[in-house]
Amino acid sequence: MVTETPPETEVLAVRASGVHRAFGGVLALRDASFAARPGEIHALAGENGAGKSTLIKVLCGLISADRGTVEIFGQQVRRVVEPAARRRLGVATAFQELSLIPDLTVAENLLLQDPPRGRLGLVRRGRLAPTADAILQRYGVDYIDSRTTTADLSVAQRQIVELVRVLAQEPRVVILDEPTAALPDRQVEWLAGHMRRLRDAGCCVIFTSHRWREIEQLADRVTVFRNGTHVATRDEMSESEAVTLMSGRTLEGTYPDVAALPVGETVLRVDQLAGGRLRGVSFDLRRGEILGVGGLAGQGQRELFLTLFGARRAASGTLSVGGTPVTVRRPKDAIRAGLGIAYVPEDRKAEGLFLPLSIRDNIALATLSRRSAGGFVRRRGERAAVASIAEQLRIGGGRATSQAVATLSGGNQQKVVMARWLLTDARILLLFDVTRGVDAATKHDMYQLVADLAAQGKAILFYSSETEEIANLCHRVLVLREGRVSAELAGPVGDADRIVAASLKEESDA
Ligand SMILES: Nc1ncnc2c1ncn2[C@@H]1O[C@H](COP(=O)(O)OP(=O)(O)OP(=O)(O)O)[C@@H](O)[C@H]1O
Repeated sequence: MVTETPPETEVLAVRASGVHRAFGGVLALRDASFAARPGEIHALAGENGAGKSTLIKVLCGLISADRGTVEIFGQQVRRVVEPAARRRLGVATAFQELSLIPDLTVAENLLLQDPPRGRLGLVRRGRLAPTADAILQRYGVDYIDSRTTTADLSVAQRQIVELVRVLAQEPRVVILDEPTAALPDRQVEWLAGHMRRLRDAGCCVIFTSHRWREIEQLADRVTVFRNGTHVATRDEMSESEAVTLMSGRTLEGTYPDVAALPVGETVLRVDQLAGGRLRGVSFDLRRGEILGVGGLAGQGQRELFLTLFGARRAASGTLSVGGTPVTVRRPKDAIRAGLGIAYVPEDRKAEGLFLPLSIRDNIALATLSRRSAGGFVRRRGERAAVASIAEQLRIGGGRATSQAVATLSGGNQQKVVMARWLLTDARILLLFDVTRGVDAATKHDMYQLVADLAAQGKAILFYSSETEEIANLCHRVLVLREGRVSAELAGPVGDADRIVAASLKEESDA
């Protein structure tokens, strides 16, 4: 059923119409409309740069619209609204860039806007931690100590605190921008439970995600945006329909035919690698092979990639590349040995990118030393290579690569991280969660790109927080459990549940 324009009489939690919003020369929203009801979970879907985050910021009054109207339960949001006024409106928002202040404690961040006060209205500092503890307990996250300095939490824990801060306001409208991007599966379930509870209590819950599975499982209705404008709102939508609506393209077969790609001789041999969570990992990676690393979250996958790349020290174990033993103590050693890593940091906004620099300079960073001739960077060759990879990954929808990375949407910034390492001439590519936060059509392009790189003879080690990708894009899958390889599955595995089942099996049965 298509419900493009809600009847004027319907009580709506959120109604936006004719909204325009430009940033410099970029029109982020053009004549955009959106409506959501009380008592529903409403997903906002769209490609990277479609305008979702901008719409969210306009809806909650963080930025103003250049034109158009926004109403929350019939009340107009006219311009930028102070946090306290936003609370009075009944809107609470968790943004993609976390809004917590790193130097404050968890308790201070949770209660910043509404600290416990005594009879004279003075803040009772002594009550901060106990009040925050009670809130954390109410949301089932008593494993986080409210006295901890926020900077000392992991990115996932910070995201959980941010979400608790939003949920605890008990708003009428909750808006969550990519809330699951930094969360492990277990916490995704935790969040889903709270979203449903709020919905059942009559709250309007709006969220964005690039994972269709989540949208399918959680959302009562979906709105698709494309190029800053509303395309459709429906209560039933298939994934392929959604992709077509989002991208304007029809994608054929999600995954390339990996089984048809030939695999050659061993290029990388890893023997008894240990250190941190790793407790003796051994495997061979072959030329032209895409080797998946699966397993439950936190079994040492991240450490494995970082150790291979020299960003973490191994306590013991050996590596050889092309039959020659190599010592990798720093990333420089790894690059020299022919290993390149496309690693998407947990907090992509804080690590890995130089926001004020151009797209081109950020992509060219990893190749800079290689391209320098007599101290000069060979700009012309670099420009052509960068332009080609930027086009292949459709970075910024064809925007000039001279623009600052800061002006790109979150997903497009992530593509810059990936492009950087694809440009190096590494024989071995370590791809760690490269599709996180990336839209469906671009994911599709990335799968093809990974298959093309394998066909060119690169050896690829592949990890993704979406197990389905490991199941479908890999020749073989290593299952990591407690820092060891506990099973090996021949691929393409096809069904992600088989990897999950192998991850849960006792080592003796595997
Ligand atoms: N502060 C800014 N300066 C310049 N351009 C901006 C700014 N914020 C957003 N834009 C541009 O506005 C457009 C919409 O961006 P927005 O962040 O709303 O997209 P999105 O749909 O949330 O994308 P993603 O899924 O990647 O997070 C993009 O082209 C983006 O580059």
